[in-house]
Amino acid sequence: MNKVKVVVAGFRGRMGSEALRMIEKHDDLELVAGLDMDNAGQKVKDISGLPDFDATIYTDINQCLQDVQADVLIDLTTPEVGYLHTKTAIEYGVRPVVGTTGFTSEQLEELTDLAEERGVGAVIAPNFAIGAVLMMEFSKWAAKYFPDVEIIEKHHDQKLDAPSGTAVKTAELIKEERQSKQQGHPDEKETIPGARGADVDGMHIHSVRLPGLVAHQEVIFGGPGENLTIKHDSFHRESFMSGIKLSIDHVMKLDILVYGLENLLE
Ligand SMILES: NC(=O)C1=CN([C@@H]2O[C@H](COP(=O)(O)OP(=O)(O)OC[C@H]3O[C@@H](n4cnc5c(N)ncnc54)[C@H](O)[C@@H]3O)[C@@H](O)[C@H]2O)C=CC1
Ligand SMILES: O=C(O)C1=N[C@H](C(=O)O)C[C@H](O)C1
Repeated sequence: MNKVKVVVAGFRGRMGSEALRMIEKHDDLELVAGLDMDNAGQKVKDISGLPDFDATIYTDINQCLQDVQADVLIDLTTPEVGYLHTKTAIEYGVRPVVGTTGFTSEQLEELTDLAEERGVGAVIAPNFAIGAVLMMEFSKWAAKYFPDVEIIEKHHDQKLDAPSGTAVKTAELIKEERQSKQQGHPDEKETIPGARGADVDGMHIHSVRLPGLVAHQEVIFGGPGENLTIKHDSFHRESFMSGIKLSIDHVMKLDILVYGLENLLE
């Protein structure tokens, strides 16, 4: 069996370490390198608490992709680093599967163009949990009937970007269905700045950050005399792993960049 050779960037992090455990469970995947901030030259198995992989650790993506033969780069790092890693991987002809959130729309456009120009498959998904993808799709559908909507996303307090990539993607999907609309009272004023959250085309997004949370979102629709709430909770990072595996399987057959797991689901 030809195994898919995978590099995991951010392998020491909350998501990256879970991705290593996912790779360990799949016979068709092989970890060929780990990329993170330190321990260059050591082996992944030397780091306590991580699976027993013989793969070498790198801190520089160029060095890593020159040294190892890789098919796929999984990136689970930070917005700035994730963007650079994705761009570099495409330039080396290595297919990126990116969970890192916080990319700007300009960066997404640039990466999309680069992948197309080089004919390299790539997947960028703000949320790999199947339930979250369904929440976003159901929200898009509901927006057809309920144009008044507010998004509340709740995450652990170590998260760097706000609003979450999932909330931004949800708003983008709703925008495809809903006419631009300024919500609330036309004379509404914030007596404390930020009280009404972020404004995306008249929709409001509220970001909660607390210890104890993992990743949660409610999309609340309001109509005359009724409310509809569509809610998703990730209680464990294992929830994202089947989406990463699905993306690896698909990216091997792609020659363009796909943004959003919904575009890979049947
Ligand atoms: N798409 C999805 O389904 C999900 C996406 N995420 C996103 O994944 C990203 C990572 O999240 P967490 O694992 O919670 O963060 P984390 O902080 O636990 O892990 C980030 C890892 O990246 C490493 N890193 C930072 N700078 C680096 C550099 N210059 N070179 C190499 N490695 C570097 C850190 O050392 C750390 O190991 C975030 O952007 C988050 O929003 C998180 C959960 C689900
Ligand atoms: O940082 C996280 O934890 C998560 N990030 C992604 C996002 O920004 O939407 C996905 C999920 O919500 C967890």
